[in-house]
Amino acid sequence: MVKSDPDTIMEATAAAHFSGLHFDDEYPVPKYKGADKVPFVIGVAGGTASGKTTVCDMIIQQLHDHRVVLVNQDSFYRGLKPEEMANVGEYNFDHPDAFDTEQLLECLGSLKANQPVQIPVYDFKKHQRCNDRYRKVNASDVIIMEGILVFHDARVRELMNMKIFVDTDADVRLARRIKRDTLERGRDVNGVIEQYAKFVKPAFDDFILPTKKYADVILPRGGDNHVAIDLIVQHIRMKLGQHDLRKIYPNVFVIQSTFQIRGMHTLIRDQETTKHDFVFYADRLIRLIVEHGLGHLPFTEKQVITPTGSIYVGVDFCKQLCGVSIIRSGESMENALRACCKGIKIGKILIHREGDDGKQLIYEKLPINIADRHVLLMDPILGTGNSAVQAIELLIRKGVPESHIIFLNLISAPEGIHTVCKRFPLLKIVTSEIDAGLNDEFRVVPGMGEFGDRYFGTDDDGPDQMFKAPIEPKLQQSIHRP
Ligand SMILES: Nc1ncnc2c1ncn2[C@@H]1O[C@H](COP(=O)(O)OP(=O)(O)O)[C@@H](O)[C@H]1O
Ligand SMILES: Nc1ccn([C@@H]2O[C@H](COP(=O)(O)O)[C@@H](O)[C@H]2O)c(=O)n1
Ligand SMILES: [Mg+2]
Repeated sequence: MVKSDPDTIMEATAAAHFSGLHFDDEYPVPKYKGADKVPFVIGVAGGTASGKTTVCDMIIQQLHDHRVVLVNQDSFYRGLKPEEMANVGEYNFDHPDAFDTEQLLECLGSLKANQPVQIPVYDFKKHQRCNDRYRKVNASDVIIMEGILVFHDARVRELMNMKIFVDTDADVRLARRIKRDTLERGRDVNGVIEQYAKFVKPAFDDFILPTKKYADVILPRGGDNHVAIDLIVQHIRMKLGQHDLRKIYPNVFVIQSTFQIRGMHTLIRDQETTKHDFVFYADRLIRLIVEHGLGHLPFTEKQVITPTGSIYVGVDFCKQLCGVSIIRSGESMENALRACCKGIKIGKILIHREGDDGKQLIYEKLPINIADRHVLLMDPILGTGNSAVQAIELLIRKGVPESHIIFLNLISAPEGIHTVCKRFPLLKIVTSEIDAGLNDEFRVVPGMGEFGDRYFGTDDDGPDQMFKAPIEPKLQQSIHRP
């Protein structure tokens, strides 16, 4: 089993391809509204080193938080037998028979039927599958299947809803292949060139190029073709009926996704993550969101003289500012705000959940002159949007202009964004990821569970919880210490 401690995950996200795959641990498949619809399968073919994997990573990154998995045809390479291994220079890895297409078909069929699958892990250096190592791939809305020969077998093609052929010049591909195979696949330059002339190029002409005719989209220049990739992403979104909420509501700002940010999200969403790591990575993400939120405040130009005697034309921070946290999860964001804005005043609002959906405002303590300030409203999770609406209405009643409110959160459900943005089109929402939706219990999915419980350590069912006060200590502290 592969180690999945936080450091390993963060290291892996620094460079790894974005596969959406899990190693072989048993994870429950998340259930969300609409999870039963048939997945949309995209095939991506093209010659070696044309940029297939790169293009898939770009598509996944642009689709952002939608449910997408990548399956590589490489995973289905057959392991070499000892006699083939002894003469590996004579083995044709570019012939269709080099792959176990029956196994690939079985996996793709299962994914299409919304069943999770175990996919082999292949080692290009050893020309073998890694024994006992599988990656679990959960069924998803979008399945991307990429590889040199994914259009070769008619049965595989028929499972695809959209076919893309990455068309990159042969000389560019050869140059990239030499570089990649010597750096990443343990080959030497002569070996790569020999293999290319003997097997790779002829197989391209005989088996790969003839499949270009099956493509719905021919993508010249691979990952450099930003316009075409953007069009493909828009098309997938349209097919899925998933609209980019940032385009519908220009007041929604999602911080730029990077592998570091995805890595932090992976950790805080993982139910196995310890409280200590949860707090550490949640704090890192919160800090980024707060910094981003501050970037939306108005500024005035300011010129200063630098130690070299030159003029630097800069800006001055907005001074009329305060924070308001929605108790109790929102309190987890206060430290980050204090660390960024020295001496900032922070108010609190407590909203009580009544049943599943109803909300009632039961406590407020707001900074003086709040009507004259810009307000950073803080709550890590935007779910139904009902608490947010209560809090925002209170701020507006207190005289804060709607356009002076910036609502900061870690994850937002589309339902919450619709509710808040329709009602308050002038405020801004700054978030780090938009999730799939709400489940039947109005919880965000995939989500990260009860943020407050995980952050403040009150999700432990241990013996000390038996004596829990009616209002938890942290909450009491909040009420008495505004
Ligand atoms: N547009 C590009 N510009 C520069 N290098 C690229 C580009 N696209 C891919 N590469 C590099 O070329 C190599 C092959 O790309 P990859 O996406 O792995 O191709 P494929 O999956 O088609 O074999 C990789 O090392 C990758 O980093
Ligand atoms: N043991 C192996 C297996 C495959 N190859 C080469 O990989 C190419 C396919 O991967 P791309 O990422 O380039 O699409 C294919 O051209 C095989 O020649 C290998 O060298 N060794
Ligand atoms: Mg590849």
